[in-house]
Amino acid sequence: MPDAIPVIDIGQYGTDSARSAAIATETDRACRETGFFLITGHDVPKSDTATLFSEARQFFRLPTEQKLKSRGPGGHIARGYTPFRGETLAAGTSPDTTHTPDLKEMLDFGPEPADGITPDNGFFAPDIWPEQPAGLKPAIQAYTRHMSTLATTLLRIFAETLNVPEHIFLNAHRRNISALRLICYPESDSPSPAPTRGGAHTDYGSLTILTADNATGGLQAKLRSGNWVDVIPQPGQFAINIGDIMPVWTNDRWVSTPHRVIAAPASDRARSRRHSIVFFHQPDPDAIIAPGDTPHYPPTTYGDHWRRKWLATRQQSAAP
Ligand SMILES: O=C(O)CCC(=O)C(=O)O
Ligand SMILES: [Fe+2]
Repeated sequence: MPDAIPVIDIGQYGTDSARSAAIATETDRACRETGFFLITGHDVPKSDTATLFSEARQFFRLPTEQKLKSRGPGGHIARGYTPFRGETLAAGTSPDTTHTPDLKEMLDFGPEPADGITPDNGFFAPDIWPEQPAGLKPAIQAYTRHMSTLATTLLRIFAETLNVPEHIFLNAHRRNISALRLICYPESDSPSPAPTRGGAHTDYGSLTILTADNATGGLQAKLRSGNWVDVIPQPGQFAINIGDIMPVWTNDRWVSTPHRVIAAPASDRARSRRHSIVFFHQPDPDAIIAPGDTPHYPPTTYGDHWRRKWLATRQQSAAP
């Protein structure tokens, strides 16, 4: 099996059946063999991505006291600012081991309470908008709209690929709790840093759409060979990976691949400040994920699965 992250051009998906079938075949292979792929041919304007990166960089450069004003309520409410070392992603995936907190800070956004939607114990919660930079809120809103559209296209491709009616996937995301996260991994002057700045984990939901700037010390995925391979989206590409829900839904036909963010080499460490923008597409909290006959996993609601992992990542936090 090749140790490479496949690139799939999803342009013109849905326009003719031969083209769509070719995209579906490539997607199935990528989801079976690597659980990660890069896409081109999407409709997300590069300028909206660039604007959001610029706003994110400005936010993370603010003094800590100012960033802390946007801190979220904590517990299981995934909103607002989480300071440096405030999350330990590996603890959500390997709860029995001791892990060190991730060397990152971040801002989380998600669905707000809306008419006709019950709050569901915090899955729908008000966003916390930083006062500065002023352009952050419109940039987040525009980018989130693009991500929702792209995620729906990807779910349609998944349904065609797996030969299941698309309403099975789409209906499970009607009240989705998809989240947008801005992450900053600051540069470091430590002579002996941890080997990773984001611990190995699998994502929780159905699929993740990620872009990052090109600082060294970036994202790696652990492929089935056991090798860790760099995942570097080129400008205009997004990295897509499968979250925990797809192996459940496909009874392990597809893999939720562990990934991590490594430390930069010593020579680059002082200028290794890195930003990523991550959209987690996540089913409705009360969606019951089950593949039908003889499931490999006990039935669970997505909300329960999410909350278990989220709370585990917070328990080993070293944030103030
Ligand atoms: O920042 C990255 O490149 C990866 C982040 C990630 O995997 C996550 O937040 O789940
Ligand atoms: Fe992840």
